[in-house]
Amino acid sequence: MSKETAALEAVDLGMTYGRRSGHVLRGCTFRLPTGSVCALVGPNGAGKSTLFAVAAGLRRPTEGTVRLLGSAPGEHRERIAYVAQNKPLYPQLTVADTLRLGAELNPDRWDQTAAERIAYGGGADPGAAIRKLSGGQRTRVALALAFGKRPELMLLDEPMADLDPLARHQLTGALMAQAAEHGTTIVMSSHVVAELESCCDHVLLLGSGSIRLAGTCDGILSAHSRLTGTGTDFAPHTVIEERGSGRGRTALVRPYGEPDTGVWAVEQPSLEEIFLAHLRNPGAPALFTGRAAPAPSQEAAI
Ligand SMILES: Nc1ncnc2c1ncn2[C@@H]1O[C@H](COP(=O)(O)OP(=O)(O)OP(=O)(O)O)[C@@H](O)[C@H]1O
Repeated sequence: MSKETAALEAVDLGMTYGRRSGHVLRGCTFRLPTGSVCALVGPNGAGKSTLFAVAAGLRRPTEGTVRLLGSAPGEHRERIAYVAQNKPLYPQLTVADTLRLGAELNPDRWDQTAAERIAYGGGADPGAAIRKLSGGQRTRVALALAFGKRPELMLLDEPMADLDPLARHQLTGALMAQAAEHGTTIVMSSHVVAELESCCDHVLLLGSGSIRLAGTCDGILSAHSRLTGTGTDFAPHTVIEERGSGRGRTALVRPYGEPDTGVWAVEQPSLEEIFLAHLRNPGAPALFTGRAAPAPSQEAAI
């Protein structure tokens, strides 16, 4: 695979669930470099699970294209692991049988040690039936199947949602190790932005089915500032969100050049502040940083 091949790339991707429903995804265009650990963030109903399902080849897009590791969805299932939000497993199988099935389905790639470390790390009994496991234990088994495949790309839809804080910490470490040791690209959705900030180097923010922010966390952070002061006008900076009036005006902006520190106190907003400001202000322009930009001509690219 060439260095330029994106792990995940969408061009004008659109999706509706039937002719009468509106667009769940619309005009989504982005690229995610291989080796990235990417947070897919957005409010309930933004289209995160739909984007995963389309990328995994379970749903056909209504418009546009998506490519994974340079191929169409479903073309190289052995190289991709997808863990859906509801973590589907066979309820009648035991944990050990489930891992055996994983090994049989992935004969050339299966890593039993990696799978067992995840599945049994929470103390689950290998002989326990899946239907008798707790939500968190089921999640561990679903993630164990993903790790056991030793995939090149992991698509994880809210992988931590059912896990206790200790398990979240352990699994975050396992994901980081997977990315660092094997160069695996990981895309995971979550609503806990602080948790994602500590482990992700890329982000995709979806709002109402459209890409609002895409790129490296560092690039997105450095593209935004919080200005507070008594100036009359935030121009020439691009204002994402403005609050207050008179003596206490503050705005989250994309600075155009260095802000005038004689007029404005300049602070670095957190990623969470940046996300919330964009979601509260759907008219704010999208931003693609670095190689997230799908084409050099993309107007919003920096
Ligand atoms: N099978 C379906 N049929 C019809 N509409 C659907 C279907 N699945 C999802 N939708 C709709 O698509 C939109 C996006 O849903 P999706 O599950 O992709 O969002 P999400 O960002 O993953 O949300 P959450 O954070 O709540 O999991 C929602 O309005 C939802 O009602």
